[in-house]
Amino acid sequence: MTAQILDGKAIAQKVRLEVREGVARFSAAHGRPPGLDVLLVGEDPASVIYTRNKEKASHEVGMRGRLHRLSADTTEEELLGKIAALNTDPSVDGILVQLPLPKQIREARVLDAVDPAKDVDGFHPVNAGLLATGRPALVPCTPKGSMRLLAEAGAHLAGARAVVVGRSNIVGKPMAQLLLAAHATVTLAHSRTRDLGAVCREADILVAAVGRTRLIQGDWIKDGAIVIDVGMNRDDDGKLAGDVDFDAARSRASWITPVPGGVGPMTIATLLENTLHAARARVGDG
Ligand SMILES: Nc1nc(=O)c2c([nH]1)NC[C@@H]1CN(c3ccc(C(=O)N[C@@H](CCC(=O)O)C(=O)O)cc3)C=[N+]21
Ligand SMILES: [Mg+2]
Repeated sequence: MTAQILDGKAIAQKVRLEVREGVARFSAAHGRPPGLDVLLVGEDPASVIYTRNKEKASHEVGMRGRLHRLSADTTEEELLGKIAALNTDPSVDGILVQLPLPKQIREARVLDAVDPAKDVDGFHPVNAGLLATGRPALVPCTPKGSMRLLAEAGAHLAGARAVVVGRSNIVGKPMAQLLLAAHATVTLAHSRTRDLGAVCREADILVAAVGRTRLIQGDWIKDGAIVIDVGMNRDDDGKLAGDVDFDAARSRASWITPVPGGVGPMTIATLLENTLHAARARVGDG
């Protein structure tokens, strides 16, 4: 079997068009566009590019988008003050604090400070808890975008065996929750899992989110499996590589996401979707 490519770039474009229509309707009905505010602390070059892309993407769908750049030596109190101001600003529907944060700032204190109703990353413990109890509100973008990719591939999730490799709060854990809610039988594996290859070979749906270049080998892929590669690793030569050995996996899977051009573009498109969702919910229209 040679897998079909699950084209995240094309599907993300489709999502953006859907969001653009929703934004136009929202703006006409409420006299203002949905607003997304992104906070970036420091000058990390990759983060600067990512946050600029988010700002640009918000404008392309007709939202009000703002990038707030704070110096690398910003204190925790200063950042919390900024978040408090955005929490009370009625023109702000979505707040995203770009991670990672500089070491003088405690991440948990910052994530806890964002109004859960504006938490378009879905990182606030209230949103994580709602997802875990089957009442999803704002759902983390990468897993939600990955679910959309599975839907576009026509995946049958009910009763399927899904293996998620990686247990982060941002990807692995919420991805496991979403697959479980879709009635898959979910295994949440990670870097310490014994005989990871044998666990992966059971997977009808395999989601790789560990952050180790080509950790997932071709012969770990069950014939006909759908493979979602969340990995974004920089190779020695500076090139982007996933967690899956793509060429080897491709000869066994039925569908597979490339890196780049797979999950990454879906993350940004889903952020826009979440911002529209938050805006609707805040005006009592969600
Ligand atoms: N609060 C917060 N929320 C995030 O969602 C968040 C974050 N912090 N910190 C950093 C990570 C990383 N992330 C990416 C999103 C899209 C691409 C993306 O679009 N990638 C493209 C191109 C990548 C390239 O060429 O460099 C692709 O995969 O095709 C990458 C990385 C969001 N993150
Ligand atoms: Mg791990």
